[in-house]
Amino acid sequence: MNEGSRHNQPPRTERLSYLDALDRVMAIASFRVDGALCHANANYLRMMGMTHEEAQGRLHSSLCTPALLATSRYHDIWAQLCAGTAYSGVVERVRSDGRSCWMEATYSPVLDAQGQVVEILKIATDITARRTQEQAQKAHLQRLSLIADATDTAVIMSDASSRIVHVNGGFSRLFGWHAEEILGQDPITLLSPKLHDGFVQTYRAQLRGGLPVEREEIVVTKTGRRYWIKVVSNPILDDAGQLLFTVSMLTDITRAKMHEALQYRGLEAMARERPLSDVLETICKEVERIAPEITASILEVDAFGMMHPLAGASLPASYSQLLDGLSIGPQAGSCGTAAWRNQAVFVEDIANDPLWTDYKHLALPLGFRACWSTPIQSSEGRAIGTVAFYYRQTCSKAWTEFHQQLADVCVHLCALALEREHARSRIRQLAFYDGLTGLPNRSLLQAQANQAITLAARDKQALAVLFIDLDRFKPVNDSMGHPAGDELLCNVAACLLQALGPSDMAGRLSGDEFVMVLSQTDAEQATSTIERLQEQLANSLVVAGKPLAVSASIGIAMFPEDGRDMDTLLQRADMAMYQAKNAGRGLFSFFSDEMNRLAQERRTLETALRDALKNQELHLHYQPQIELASGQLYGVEALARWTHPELGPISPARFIPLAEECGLIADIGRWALGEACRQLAQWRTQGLRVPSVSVNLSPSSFHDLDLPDMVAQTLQRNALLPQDLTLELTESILLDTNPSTMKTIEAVHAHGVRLSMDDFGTGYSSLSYLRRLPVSELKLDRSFVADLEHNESARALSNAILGIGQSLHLTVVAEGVETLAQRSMLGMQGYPVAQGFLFAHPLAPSELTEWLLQQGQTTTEVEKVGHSSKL
Ligand SMILES: Nc1nc2c(ncn2[C@@H]2O[C@@H]3COP(=O)(O)O[C@H]4[C@@H](O)[C@H](n5cnc6c(=O)[nH]c(N)nc65)O[C@@H]4COP(=O)(O)O[C@H]3[C@H]2O)c(=O)[nH]1
Repeated sequence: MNEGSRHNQPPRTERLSYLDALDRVMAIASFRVDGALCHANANYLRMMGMTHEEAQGRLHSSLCTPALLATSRYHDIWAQLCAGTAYSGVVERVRSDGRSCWMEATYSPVLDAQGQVVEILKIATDITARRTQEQAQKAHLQRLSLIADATDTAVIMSDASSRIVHVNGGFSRLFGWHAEEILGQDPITLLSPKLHDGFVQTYRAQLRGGLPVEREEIVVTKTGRRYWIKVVSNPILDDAGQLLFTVSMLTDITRAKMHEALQYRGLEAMARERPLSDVLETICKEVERIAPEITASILEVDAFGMMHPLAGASLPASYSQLLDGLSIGPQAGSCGTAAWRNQAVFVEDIANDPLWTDYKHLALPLGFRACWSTPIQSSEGRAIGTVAFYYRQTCSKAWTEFHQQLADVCVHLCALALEREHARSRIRQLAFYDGLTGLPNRSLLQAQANQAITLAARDKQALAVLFIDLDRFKPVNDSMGHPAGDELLCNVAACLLQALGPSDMAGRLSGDEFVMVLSQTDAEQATSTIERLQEQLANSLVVAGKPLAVSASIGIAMFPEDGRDMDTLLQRADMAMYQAKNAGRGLFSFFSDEMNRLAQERRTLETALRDALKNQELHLHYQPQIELASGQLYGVEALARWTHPELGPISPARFIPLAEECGLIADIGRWALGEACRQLAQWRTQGLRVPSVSVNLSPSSFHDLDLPDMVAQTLQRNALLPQDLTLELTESILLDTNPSTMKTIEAVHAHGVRLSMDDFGTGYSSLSYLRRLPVSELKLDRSFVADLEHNESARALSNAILGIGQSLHLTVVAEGVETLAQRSMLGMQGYPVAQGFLFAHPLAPSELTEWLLQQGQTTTEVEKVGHSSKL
């Protein structure tokens, strides 16, 4: 107490001396009944932040909070004090700096001798610090409780006897029960009544041992809804290690768990390369395990909008069969409608829902009352299938979200499995089927045919392999365009498929080559199949909107006579096809030993020809060409000759086509060109007059873009001029579609080398093509010349060909002139040049030199060669 306060002390009384004793520790103040402060000790002044002067006369009400003054309570208490009733309690007062301070105070009325209240004595303890701490703690606890209630994790606190003592708000929200409904119940009996006893025992023993327990389980809520939850239970023990409480936290892991369980099983089945139906069946089973109230099924929707059941073992097979092939549509049950709308369809009442009008008679007898179908979408968003959940009892609302989640996971997995299957079948299709016609390709055909051959061998039955090559496919392709060619091939493929029996097969090897394998078929049956096929090809094909008669050359090899495996049979059917093709169009031929012998011979000859070319065993003979009017030598044609050491001389008619087939013809062309130019140059140096040399080139020689340069270099090397050389082309060049051909021909022509069209009139003879080719010469085929004497139309044709040549300013050379009569007829028709045995056979270079000398065909002109007695 300060000095000033000691001076103002009232006279000592018994009570004041008691107060004095408390002065050191307590805050003490006294107020008059009007509320004015008349005394305050140092503790009080410190607590209120006031000086003695400031305190003096201060009204008690000015020290109270406005909130307190606003109530009647303050005035009531003060009135009671003035009436002589004391008051104790915790009060809040306002310090002079405006802050609140809290005190535990006792207000005691002081009476005078007459028993009148003269003062109110206040003795107080400052509890501001404690109060602030308590308030902070309270706020903290409030926050904690808010957190505990706001979290989605459900918290259950149970006592040592497994009775629920507390649940948080999260629990009520998740499971639907309020605390008061379930306090005292066993949480396991409440949520997981089906949990088996053994597990419950172990679980409780573990907690009693002070160990936390974690588990995942399916629990049921107040409304029957199911959740997959993760439970973490922590024991709270007392100091003696006895279990006091268990705090369990339950988290909803339904979605994650469904993904995990379904995906694990589904993906595992896929990873193990199980068939699609197995993968989908696994998914259905898993769905039914998770939600036993569901009967699951999966349908595929094909490109034509037809449904095909893929899985759903719990549905009766007869029901699934009835669904197979049904169309999706706006009112096609749950699945057909879901696929049609490409959105989930939930029919709660199959019996009365219009979507099921046409199908309820299938589902109701099986006891199904509701059906929920969700479309399975491809990565482009197209409905490629549906997942259906059938219900035998009314579908509870509580299941909805759970089943929705289940359906979501299912459709994703099914989409993956279906798309994977589609990709695999596409890969299979690309690997084993021809992209254009969809027929098996060579590999698949080979594999399937070998199986068929094994069966035929086991059952001792015949089998026929047909090698089919279309006739004149190339001209159709060239003249009508490739799309038409493709259409033709597809139509032919369709014809082949039509001709197949149930155990037969057809495939496309390449281009216009097809194969059929006819099981249990002897030669006679194969013949009638082929005749039917030819008939169909000739009469029923339409290409580019127009009917087109097609024929094919067909070779047949029979199992077991012609071979015991597909390779051999195919090769022999191919040989037989060649035989048929050579015999004409639209024919078929069976493989024979003779054919085989010829094929072997051909192979031997091919090897020998390669060697001959390499070892320079080929030679050129030269046949003179004579100008009919003057008898002068017009030129010579170089003709290849080959004498095989054992087989003797082999005709070019045999080895040239062989060289063409085995890819040697371009080499022969290059060699002939070089050799003919060298020989011409040699004759020239010998003083022999040979105006030019003609060299035969096959169409494939013109595929070589280097040919023009090679020709130019050859001429230069031999000091010859371009007009010294003529290149003979055959009419087949007109069918050549190689893009290099026309370029090469034009470049050769641009060099000044002449081009001659050989065997004119026998082949394609399209005059429009002829106009496009820069030829300078036509050679009338010797078949016309041979018939000249006896056949009027041959005469007319040779006349016409001469006319064509003249009108196009081309020299026309008549080939194969053997008789004087032919010569004179050609002379009369106006043919300028002729070639044939009448004048000279093709001659070896030395023989030609001799012939030239005999004819006087040196640089001095010879007169009248054709009239020479030597002829
Ligand atoms: N009956 C008869 N035949 C006559 C008469 N005058 C000539 N011949 C024959 O007629 C053929 C004319 O040759 P080609 O029409 O170009 O027909 C040639 C030609 O297309 C081809 N050839 C020959 N050598 C070559 C060559 O080096 N390269 C190419 N690509 N083909 C060649 O082989 C075919 C056949 O040649 P060869 O057997 O030498 O047959 C030659 C020749 O010997 C006759 O009065 N009567």
